[in-house]
Amino acid sequence: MALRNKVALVTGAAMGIGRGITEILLQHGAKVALLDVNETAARGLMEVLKKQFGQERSLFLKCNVESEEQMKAAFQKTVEVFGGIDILCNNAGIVNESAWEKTVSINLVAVIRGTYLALEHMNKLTQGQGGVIVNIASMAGIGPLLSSPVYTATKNGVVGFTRAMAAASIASGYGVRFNVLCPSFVKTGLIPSTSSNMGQFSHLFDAANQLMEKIGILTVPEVAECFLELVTDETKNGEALLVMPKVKKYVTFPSL
Ligand SMILES: NC(=O)c1ccc[n+]([C@@H]2O[C@H](COP(=O)([O-])OP(=O)(O)OC[C@H]3O[C@@H](n4cnc5c(N)ncnc54)[C@H](O)[C@@H]3O)[C@@H](O)[C@H]2O)c1
Ligand SMILES: CCCCC/C=C\C=C\[C@H](O)C/C=C\C/C=C\CCCC(=O)O
Repeated sequence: MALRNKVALVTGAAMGIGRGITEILLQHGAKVALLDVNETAARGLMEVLKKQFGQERSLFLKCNVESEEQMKAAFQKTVEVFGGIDILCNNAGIVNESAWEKTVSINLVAVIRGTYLALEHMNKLTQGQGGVIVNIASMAGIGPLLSSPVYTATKNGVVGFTRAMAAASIASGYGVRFNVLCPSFVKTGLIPSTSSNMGQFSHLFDAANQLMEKIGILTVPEVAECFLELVTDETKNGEALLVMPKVKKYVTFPSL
């Protein structure tokens, strides 16, 4: 899929991996709607993006992905301004074992909601033009992160949901591809934020830290390149791409 003038919507776009994904989409000619709850960070980023890529190529929409109303309004506004949605990246996520219901709400419920909203616009069976949805899970969607069982559960949920949606899309003829990206630890603000959020698993901080030192830490651009592959390579559908330092691997699951 060529990205020139394609319309993308990215959640959690103001910082970290979402920012990197937004930048790589713009670099390849797409128009991007940036959804984020952090207005200050997003406004700062928008100044940079408008200077670098032009006034008309990006749009910030303040949106808490936990709110169905705000999500619906943001998707609608994107369609009004840019004329449709071709690419969705459900990226917004947190790690907070103390506020575990909020973790489920942002990391899993909002991914499902975002996917269904995008499908309303993309589904070829209902006059859509097709498209591609890439969900950002984690290596924790495949193997357990011992300090964060609920985070692990949400990311396993995102992997399963994405793969099932891909199968449903193929069987139904939606014309929409679904892939999931599973990065190991990435250098963003998320990692330091977790130390105060581990709740009853705080005693496992050192073990998690050791795991991170053993595996190593990815940069945001490395993750963004993998996202780009899942969007542009039209042969990729129902794939889970695991990315670790010096490793990029399409995950194979048991065939039943
Ligand atoms: N950093 C890592 O090590 C790592 C590894 C694998 C996967 N991930 C996943 O990548 C995604 C992005 O993580 P990151 O490391 O860039 O985090 P980050 O904290 O750097 O950025 C997250 C962004 O999401 C936004 N956000 C948070 N809650 C939101 C909400 N309710 N509504 C809208 N926006 C919201 C934040 O404001 C922020 O801009 C997450 O889903 C995370 O689980 C991160
Ligand atoms: C400073 C302590 C580290 C805190 C880490 C917090 C958040 C990390 C989120 C990432 O999404 C996690 C990414 C990779 C690790 C996940 C699983 C490891 C599985 C290991 C195994 O299979 O044995």
